[in-house]
Amino acid sequence: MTFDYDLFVIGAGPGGLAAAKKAASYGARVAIAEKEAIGGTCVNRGCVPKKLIVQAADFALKNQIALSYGWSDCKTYFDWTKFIKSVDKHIDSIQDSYLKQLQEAGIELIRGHASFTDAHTIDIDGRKYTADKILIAVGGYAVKPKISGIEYALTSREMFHLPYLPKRLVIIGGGYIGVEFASMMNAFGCEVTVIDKDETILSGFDIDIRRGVQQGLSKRGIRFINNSMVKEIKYLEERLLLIVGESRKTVPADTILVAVGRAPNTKNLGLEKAGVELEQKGTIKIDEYNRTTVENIFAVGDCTSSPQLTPVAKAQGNAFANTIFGKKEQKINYDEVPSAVFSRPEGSGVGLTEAKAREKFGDSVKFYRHHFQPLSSLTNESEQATMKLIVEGDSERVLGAHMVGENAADIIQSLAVAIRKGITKEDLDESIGIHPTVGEEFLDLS
Ligand SMILES: Cc1cc2nc3c(=O)[nH]c(=O)nc-3n(C[C@H](O)[C@H](O)[C@H](O)COP(=O)(O)OP(=O)(O)OC[C@H]3O[C@@H](n4cnc5c(N)ncnc54)[C@H](O)[C@@H]3O)c2cc1C
Ligand SMILES: NC(=O)c1ccc[n+]([C@@H]2O[C@H](COP(=O)([O-])OP(=O)(O)OC[C@H]3O[C@@H](n4cnc5c(N)ncnc54)[C@H](O)[C@@H]3O)[C@@H](O)[C@H]2O)c1
Repeated sequence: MTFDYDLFVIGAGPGGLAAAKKAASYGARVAIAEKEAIGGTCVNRGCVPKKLIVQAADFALKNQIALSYGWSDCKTYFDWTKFIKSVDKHIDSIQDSYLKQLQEAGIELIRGHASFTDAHTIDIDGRKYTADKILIAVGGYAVKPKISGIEYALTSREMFHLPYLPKRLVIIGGGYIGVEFASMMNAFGCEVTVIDKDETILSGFDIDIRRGVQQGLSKRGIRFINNSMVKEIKYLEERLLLIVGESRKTVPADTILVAVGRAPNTKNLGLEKAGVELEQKGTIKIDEYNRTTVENIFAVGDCTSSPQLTPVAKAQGNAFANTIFGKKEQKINYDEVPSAVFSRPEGSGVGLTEAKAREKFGDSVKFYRHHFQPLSSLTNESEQATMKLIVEGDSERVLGAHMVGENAADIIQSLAVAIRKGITKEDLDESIGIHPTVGEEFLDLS
């Protein structure tokens, strides 16, 4: 049987784009469908605009301590609307460069909502396209808890297009998104409250990172209501009121962000027509090569149960294309996936947390931890940094590294490669650092 394409990709986010480009580089005839903006969540309403807002907020934070560095006090004004226009312009330029890359690679971009008609056929607005292999890379969407009044709450998607800066922001969920927005909006002068169902924010990170980030943000004036769930949201006398916990404590807000996790975009895809099976949470069931329950259909990124991170989606897209079109079998090792929360203070980690290491290796696990004040600050109020190394056995093989503090993401990124290669604590001790930096502290933990 002949097909229109060798590969049809649904979704032009990081996972779909990586797979399409890699497959085309092996000579495959590729089409990619996108119903919204090219670049997906990451470029349009995730990592990219988020990191730019983090940087804008950093000016505000640096300005607060500039006096102690000899700068004179001068009036500053932040124009949110002007800034968001610059962000949108930057995103447009990324989209243009992606379009150019697709053109140069000979990949056909088809705009519209794609759904399966059968295992080899995709329908977009009534037009049918056939392909030998199909890759599902449709990403996910923000989940909203089913409580009365939740329609008043925004998701991260709308936060990037706020027409104003909120005065009183309440965030439901203290995960990556909640914590990053709490940090950025607080720096811009908003009064921020975070409500999380757990005892400490940032579930999944090492406990010292969770505590360190929460303490750092609390010092900045962010209020945390932990071990709590919002029961109801009301609109009363031109303001919003959140009813929290069994005690039905009320928390006022003018803007509410809900960030309690993301679910896969697997509805309205016609997956049942192709025979693709889902897991309980609606994620697509895949094997270690990202193959679904149907031989010629694959899935990558946030629509699967893998870590919801751009580099993971990209790695899966590349590995899929290498295996299927490059004839180079490639599986992903998910053991040492680094990640970071871009709050101030920044938190990051790679490998096992202390708790996970103890679960796996019991009493042979040890940790080294150092809390210190980095040289980069002259003020007493400055944040402390924390570094933590989890090691195992007599060889002290490094199982995990975790950090809170300036450049935590970049420092952990560099260590991630070494940890993946199986380094020991002694290897770190024997390495020579760069002075004066924060990163050198990882080479001198006792
Ligand atoms: C606020 C926020 C901040 C984030 N920050 C970071 C960060 O700092 N670092 C990090 O690593 N990760 C971050 N992430 C996560 C990251 O954005 C995702 O993990 C990544 O985008 C997943 O890539 P993907 O290709 O699987 O899906 P997506 O990027 O979601 O792309 C899927 C694409 O498929 C399209 N699509 C869906 N259904 C169809 C259909 N039926 N037909 C046609 N097209 C369709 C969608 O329109 C979308 O463009 C963040 C996420 C959010 C929400
Ligand atoms: N820097 C990054 O890499 C980055 C940034 C943003 C998003 N992301 C990705 O996007 C995903 C989604 O982010 P997210 O922040 O929405 O989810 P998350 O899973 O990171 O955090 C959800 C938080 O909400 C809390 N929660 C759940 N239900 C609740 C409820 N009803 N009331 C109060 N709290 C509740 C949880 O305890 C948890 O702390 C992340 O898992 C991450 O993979 C990554």
